[in-house]
Amino acid sequence: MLKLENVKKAYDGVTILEHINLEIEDGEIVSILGPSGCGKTTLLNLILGITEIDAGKLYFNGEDITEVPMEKRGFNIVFQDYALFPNLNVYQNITYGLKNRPSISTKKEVDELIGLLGLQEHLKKRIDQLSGGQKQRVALARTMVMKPRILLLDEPLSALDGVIKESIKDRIRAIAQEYHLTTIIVTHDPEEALTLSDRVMIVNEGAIAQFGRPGDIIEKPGNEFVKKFILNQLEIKKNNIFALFGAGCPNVQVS
Ligand SMILES: Nc1ncnc2c1ncn2[C@@H]1O[C@H](COP(=O)(O)OP(=O)(O)OP(=O)(O)O)[C@@H](O)[C@H]1O
Repeated sequence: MLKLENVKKAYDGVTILEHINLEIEDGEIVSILGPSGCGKTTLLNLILGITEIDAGKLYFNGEDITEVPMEKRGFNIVFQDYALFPNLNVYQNITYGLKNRPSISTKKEVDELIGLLGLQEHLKKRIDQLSGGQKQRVALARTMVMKPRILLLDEPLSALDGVIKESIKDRIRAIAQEYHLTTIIVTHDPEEALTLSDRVMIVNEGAIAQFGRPGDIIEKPGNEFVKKFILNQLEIKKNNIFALFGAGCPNVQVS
């Protein structure tokens, strides 16, 4: 279990996050959702260990990791731009981290992961020969071969659309389930958060506005901000769909 206790972060005297208290269970998929600038990425970076916290404590499986440096936490992140190596092929990208630490994953485990992510026929391709969804799958595989104790994803679906987005959602769910891996996802898109996660944490102005199951958030928004943020965003999407297909389209389900 990952636990944050009264975490605070300020930049240049300006408080970005305050009174952050939360517990995330093993194997849970949690989305951090909120408007631009509310502190989502800062929260992800604090958990990862890239950014130091100013006050409070972080625990992982009961161990105080507040002072543990990033490389020793064993949490891995997939960045928004995937950060793949253009000069290496797909297989070389996936196995890059194993060069210095070959004992982490066996060949069989790497092959299983490649199969789970449907990358078998792309292994010899260069990165610039891949689609956005394929790049995202390579980035996921490269991170997963290092057996992270927590998987952090920064806007994993924002560069993708339609069917590809749904397929990546399925892969993320499959990975979390197969490896019983705690997965924390930053997104600004309520639809993404509500359809992908076990629980959604809505952040507003540096504080947790609500943290709950998607159904509970939709049915019982904890306050006016949550209600407006979720419902407005979903309404905008619904209106866009109606504008494209007409209000007569009977099967449109946004949530
Ligand atoms: N290294 C930094 N130095 C100073 N201020 C920072 C730094 N990193 C982030 N901030 C500020 O902290 C606030 C929260 O930023 P953060 O990137 O966490 O927001 P976000 O919710 O992820 O936004 P977005 O959805 O636009 O990426 C912003 O006002 C930002 O300008």
